[in-house]
Amino acid sequence: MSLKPNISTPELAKLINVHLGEKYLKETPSWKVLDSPISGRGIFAVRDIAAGEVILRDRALVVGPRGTKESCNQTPVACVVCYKPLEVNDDESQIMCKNGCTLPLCDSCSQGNRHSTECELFRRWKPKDPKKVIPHILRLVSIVRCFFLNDAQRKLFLSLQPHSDKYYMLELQRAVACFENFPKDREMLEYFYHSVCVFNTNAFDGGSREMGEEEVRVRALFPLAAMLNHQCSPNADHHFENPETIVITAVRPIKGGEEIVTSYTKLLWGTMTRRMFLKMTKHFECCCERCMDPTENGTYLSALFCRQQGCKGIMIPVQTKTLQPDWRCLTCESVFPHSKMARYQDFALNTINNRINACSISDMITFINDMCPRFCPPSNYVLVEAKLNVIWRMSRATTEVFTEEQLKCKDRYRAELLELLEKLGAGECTLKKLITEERL
Ligand SMILES: C[S@@+](CC[C@H](N)C(=O)[O-])C[C@H]1O[C@@H](n2cnc3c(N)ncnc32)[C@H](O)[C@@H]1O
Repeated sequence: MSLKPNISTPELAKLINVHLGEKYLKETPSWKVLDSPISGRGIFAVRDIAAGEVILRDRALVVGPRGTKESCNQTPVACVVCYKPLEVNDDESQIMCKNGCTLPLCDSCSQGNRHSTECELFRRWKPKDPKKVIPHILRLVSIVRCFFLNDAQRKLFLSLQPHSDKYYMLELQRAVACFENFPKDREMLEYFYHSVCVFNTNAFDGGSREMGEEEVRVRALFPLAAMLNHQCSPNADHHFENPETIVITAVRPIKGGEEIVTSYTKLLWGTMTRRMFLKMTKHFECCCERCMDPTENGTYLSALFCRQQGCKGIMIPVQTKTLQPDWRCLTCESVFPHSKMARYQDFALNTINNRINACSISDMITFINDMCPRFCPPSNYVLVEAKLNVIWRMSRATTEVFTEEQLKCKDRYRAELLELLEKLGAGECTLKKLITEERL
């Protein structure tokens, strides 16, 4: 089967409907897959949709562990079949499949047959380190699963957009290097590489607590949700209902005929960071309204202090269409090149992030209130994210007792964040719900 099937948009829409089946396809859906003026195919409202309304639910075509180093260190290692968190001690082989494929598996899934085909394959390929859970191998699980799709599923899978990239090849090579007998078959390797490209272009990373107390993060391909194009001020948002189901909800009223769009980046990132991320990971330069407004709807999320001696003004990017704009001070009008401001932004980012990872909550509050204003404007997104981190940690702390002053700070940070989201027109987005319900 060709890896580049020429499929029309109506034909793809039919395949998606079959994939959704009765359970996920409502009798009169509020959406339709059509060609998009933004890019390729997109999803469009066929009637007015109210803010907060569930637009669609999609089921995963392929799902697997995230398999990033960070996901292995920070979140619980989960069973690769049912995604139940597994208790890991120093001896990782305790949570591995007893048949020796080295994938983490819970007791009940090791009895079932959902794992048997991939288990046999991984055993045949012979992992070089049979005692450790290797992130590169975990990340390969979803790619291998693409190989076992039936004909109809494979047709749908191959109609998803793949961006190629030398780093995607590297991702595959790293995984291959973890085995002694990985097949050299060219056709199979091409299919795997194509699968990596499809995954990196379309997959959603998400977490779900359904299976246990701790959040387990997976990455999954949802063929319908994969049709959603990006805008930095989106009209829809997503959350995982469970590791195999995604829900798309309207964050503000959507008119019939309007394209339904989500954001592929964090909402609170500054323009330079969002545009760079989209270019590097999704291979396009975003030119949406928010990206073209140097004040970012008056939020000044990118703002940095002026580098001119004696000036206390703030600088924002001057040009909007380039990834490396000059910056101008709003007070003294000095202009500095992108390279200088990018170094400054990196300094602020590293200084604040190093603290986030190392400080107690109370030290973090002192740092945000007393130190940060000396080198970072309060509107800058790095400082905004630090405040979000404090709210998140305070709402999760079960044993720590906070002073009146600290609780007031949390309330103030929360109010500031909600005001920001309001300015960005973020509506009833997941982040707003998390901030107000404090379930971050
Ligand atoms: C998940 S797909 C979205 C569906 C895609 N339009 C299709 O036809 O399959 C993601 C890709 O769509 C394109 N895309 C999405 N939003 C875009 C935007 N705002 N501007 C330009 N391209 C965009 C990019 O190529 C991106 O990598």
